Amino acid sequence: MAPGVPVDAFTGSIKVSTLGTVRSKRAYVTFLAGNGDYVKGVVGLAKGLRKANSAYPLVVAMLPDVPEEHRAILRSQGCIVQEIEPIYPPENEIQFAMAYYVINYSKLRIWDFDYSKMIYLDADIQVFDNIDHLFDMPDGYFYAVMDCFCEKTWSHSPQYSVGYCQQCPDKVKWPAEMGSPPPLYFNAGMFVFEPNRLTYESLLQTLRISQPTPFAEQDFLNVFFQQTYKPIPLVYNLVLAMLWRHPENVELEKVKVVHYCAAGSKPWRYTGKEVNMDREDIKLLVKNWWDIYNDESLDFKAENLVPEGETCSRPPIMGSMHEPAMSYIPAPSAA
Ligand SMILES: O=c1ccn([C@@H]2O[C@H](COP(=O)(O)OP(=O)(O)O[C@H]3O[C@H](CO)[C@H](O)[C@H](O)[C@H]3O)[C@@H](O)[C@H]2O)c(=O)[nH]1
Ligand SMILES: O[C@H]1[C@H](O)[C@@H](O)[C@H](O)[C@@H](O)[C@H]1O
Repeated sequence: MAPGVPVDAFTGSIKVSTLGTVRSKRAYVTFLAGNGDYVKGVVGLAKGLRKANSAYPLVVAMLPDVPEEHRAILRSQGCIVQEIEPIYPPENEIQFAMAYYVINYSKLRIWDFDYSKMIYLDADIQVFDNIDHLFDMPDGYFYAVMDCFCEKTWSHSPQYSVGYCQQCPDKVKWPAEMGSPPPLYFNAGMFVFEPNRLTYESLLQTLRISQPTPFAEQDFLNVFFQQTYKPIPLVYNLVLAMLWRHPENVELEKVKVVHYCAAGSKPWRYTGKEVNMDREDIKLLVKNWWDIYNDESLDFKAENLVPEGETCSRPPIMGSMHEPAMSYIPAPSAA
């Protein structure tokens, strides 16, 4: 077994030194704001990662407005809670696609986290299969899944007005008179990145002189990482609209990560009444999310903490771990 591996997310086993420190250079990270029900999304995600036998912990970057009660729930689910200060863009008259997107610029703080590589996942994402292998992709790139421009939320964009989508660039061609086609654009609900102080400072500095746009930090990150962006297959972030906009591109049984981002699809708010929400595939994906959320066998078990020096079973991928860098005191279980 490789040294320095912190968590077996399936059993909840953690390697703890006698000083109570856990070290890791790789982790999943999500973002949480406010006192609403997105906390359920994070709990679901933590359990989904455990079910998929992920070998890395889930860090929750959270704003100060998340109530203590929600923090306690997340700690009891084995999450590493890391508070961040909000980041706001320069003020302008822009209408965000959703008014609350303004808080999402705070996600930029995760570039300052003390890990060498992280996989970011929105709280409205569920992981149905192990994706730890994404940590092993070559360094130096920003990896994410290409978005789709066909929903009304994109009505502000030239792509939408032309009827062009990068998911099927030959169906409606980009008009020559509009110059070259726009650069590939990713959905920022899931991405693989390398935290780094210099990148972090550059992100903040660039933001200060940027104009906010409808998709907030998603648009911003697309511009910032344009040169280093590498698309990965859509199985790593199924934006639900793909099911009805580009069904020819989707093999649902192969999908590993589902992003419940279509209007009305958040499982904890699902009613089935909104457009497309009565589809059988959507009903099944919502049910699959609830099955994981309600599965008590996936709850974090603090008794599985194992002292340093003792072994716990780990997937072979952990053999590639480097020397640990991060220390934290594991939170007591609320159970
Ligand atoms: O009250 C809230 C609202 C949002 N979030 C966090 O912010 C994330 C993004 O919000 P949504 O999931 O509601 O947003 P969408 O999926 O519609 O948004 C897409 O566009 C956004 C633009 O800001 C982000 O880039 C986001 O990652 C991308 O998936 C959530 O998953 C959650 O992690 C909260 O914690 N509390
Ligand atoms: O990037 C966006 C975003 O995630 C929206 O919330 C979703 O409704 C759109 O389909 C997607 O293109």
